[in-house]
Amino acid sequence: MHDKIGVLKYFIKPQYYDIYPLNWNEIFGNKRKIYVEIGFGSGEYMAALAKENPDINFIGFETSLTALYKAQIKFHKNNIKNARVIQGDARLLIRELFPSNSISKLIVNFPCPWPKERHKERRIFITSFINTLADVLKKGGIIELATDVDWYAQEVYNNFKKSEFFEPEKIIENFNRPIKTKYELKWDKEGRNKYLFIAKKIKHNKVKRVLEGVSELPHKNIRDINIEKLKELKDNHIKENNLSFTVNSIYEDLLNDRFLLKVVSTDNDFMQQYYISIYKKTKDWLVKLDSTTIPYRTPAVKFSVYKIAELIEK
Ligand SMILES: C[S@@+](CC[C@H](N)C(=O)[O-])C[C@H]1O[C@@H](n2cnc3c(N)ncnc32)[C@H](O)[C@@H]1O
Repeated sequence: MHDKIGVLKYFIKPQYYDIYPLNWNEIFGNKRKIYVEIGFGSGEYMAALAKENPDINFIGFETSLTALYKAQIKFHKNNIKNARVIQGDARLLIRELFPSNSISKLIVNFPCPWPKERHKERRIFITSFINTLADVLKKGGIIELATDVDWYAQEVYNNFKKSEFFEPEKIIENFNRPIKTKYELKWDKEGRNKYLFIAKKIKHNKVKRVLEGVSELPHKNIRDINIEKLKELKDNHIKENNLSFTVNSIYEDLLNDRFLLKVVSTDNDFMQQYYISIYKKTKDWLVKLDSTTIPYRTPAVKFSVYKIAELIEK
């Protein structure tokens, strides 16, 4: 990726770190409090807040690369120093990247409510994420959700009400905040109702993280490989306890004694896609994570490298 205009300084690739959760004081070079925004869209809300509050560090999560790019350009144009962005599903990454009691406020503006029953696991405030928030938020930390969907505001209220870790404070109808998001302006124009839900953390919870501590790059040397066994791996779903992986494709470069395997692995709810390369060195063969796509080195990723090495060794 080129960075002619210097926006990449805002972009954090947590996969390239090797100690989790991340050390945010080191990343920002200070110990200021942390606000997180999920699904910042074009980033106007985070950019305006960050500009107004240089004493607060902001971290935004987005799944969309376009959104990430637009936000970074806004930060750059406004000479913002106290904001960073991360790509991926915030519900999983917030659990892995933040230590306990580290976030002062979580903001979610106008998320898709995923109205269909079969999509409801895609909604942001599902029970597992509320439990994560009860770990990573500071005691007294605040959740702020803005939505134009009345049943969704009520559902989120009920979910927090059920949780022993939070006190849902209120739903404010047709609130008026000084900064408006792109979706908010759109809904205001259409005259839609808006709801602002606020909750406070009152009790701590400890969740189990998939990545914790130091994470090395998995690799294994083997004497020789059995090519038939390697080819049999394709479309095989290999599972041990809560770790599993599937080899989706195998690319071979026999001239250079090299194979590239496209793998999808899951650790409970954490799914990732990456490549494992297998190639001949002077004497033996090396099975390792390919450096073109660095995944989070979760137990399932390590399991896939070591299990493949075991299964193809001659
Ligand atoms: C409806 S848009 C709202 C954008 C912006 N907040 C606004 O109010 O204009 C929702 C955004 O959330 C992002 N998103 C949805 N689920 C997410 C998740 N689990 N983690 C991070 N971002 C997510 C989407 O990519 C999308 O840009």
